[in-house]
Amino acid sequence: MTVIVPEPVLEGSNNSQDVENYVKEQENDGDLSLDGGFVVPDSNAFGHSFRDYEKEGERKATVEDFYRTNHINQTYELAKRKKEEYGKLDKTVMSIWECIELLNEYVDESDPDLDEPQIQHLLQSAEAIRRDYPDEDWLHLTALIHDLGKVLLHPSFGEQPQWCVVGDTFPLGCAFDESIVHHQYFKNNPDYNNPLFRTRLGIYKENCGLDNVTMSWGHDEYMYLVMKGNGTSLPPAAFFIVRFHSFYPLHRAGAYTYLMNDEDKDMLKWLHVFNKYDLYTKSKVRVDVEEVKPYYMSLIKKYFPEKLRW
Ligand SMILES: O[C@H]1[C@H](O)[C@@H](O)[C@H](O)[C@@H](O)[C@H]1O
Ligand SMILES: [Fe+2]
Ligand SMILES: [Fe+2]
Repeated sequence: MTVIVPEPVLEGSNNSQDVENYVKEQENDGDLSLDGGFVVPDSNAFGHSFRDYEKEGERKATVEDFYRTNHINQTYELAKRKKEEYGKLDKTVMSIWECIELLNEYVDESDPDLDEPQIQHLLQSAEAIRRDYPDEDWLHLTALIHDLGKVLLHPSFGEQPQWCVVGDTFPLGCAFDESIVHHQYFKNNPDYNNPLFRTRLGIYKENCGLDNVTMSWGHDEYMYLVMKGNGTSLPPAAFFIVRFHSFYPLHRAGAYTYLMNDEDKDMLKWLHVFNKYDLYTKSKVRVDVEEVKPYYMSLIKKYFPEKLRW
């Protein structure tokens, strides 16, 4: 089967040398075992290309308004504070499946490609990855849980606003790359004019490793903290996927590669695999929850404790 993988978008990155190296590495990385045979559809449920943030349509205004608020409010200080607060995992105790069911009531305002409840997105991506990688059960479960951090929208988490939970993520403490969606709205972010944060590296060192980078706060980092704090037996690649799946400026546009260390570079291939299923399985075709539930319950049992602290 032919796999059509989208070309990385290269315009607007801060350092063209890094981007060139990045592309070379991708081209040399011809590991066929990572090719699951997934065929990328031409258009989304609204008949547009995926991730077209400029296209006029029913979701454009909502999504743009989301990014305006997100870009103004996501500061280095805020991200540090939220990580500290939510890292305590003292808000509630529940199972993975209970959390999945809570997501039934939320639609993601940052998403131009989907207006279905989030539980459908989780099952759509998990079922597709299960078809193409039948033996990698950890990957099926990773897809199922990757967006569970969106539970921050729920009243038991203080009903966090969408700008503080969803959307693409980006590093804080260094310059905002132009490849970030609706980059223009950063002008009103207090960090934008902070001399410490304005440069390519900002407060970071070359190749310091993504683990040392403060990302904008949202569902990725939160779910990573939940996994870490509750002792799952999922492999390191699952942690990396969950933590950085919204970091499109890196995995799609090739920006900020100079913050990665060797371990990150190695892990990046899993993000590329996962991203196809995360993005291109968004559709109006619903998965029957009750039908697939027993399979996923068995995976949850294998990799997670029965109750988790959130
Ligand atoms: O709109 C989407 C959505 O919020 C996803 O869950 C997130 O991972 C993406 O990066 C974002 O663009
Ligand atoms: Fe996500
Ligand atoms: Fe997702």
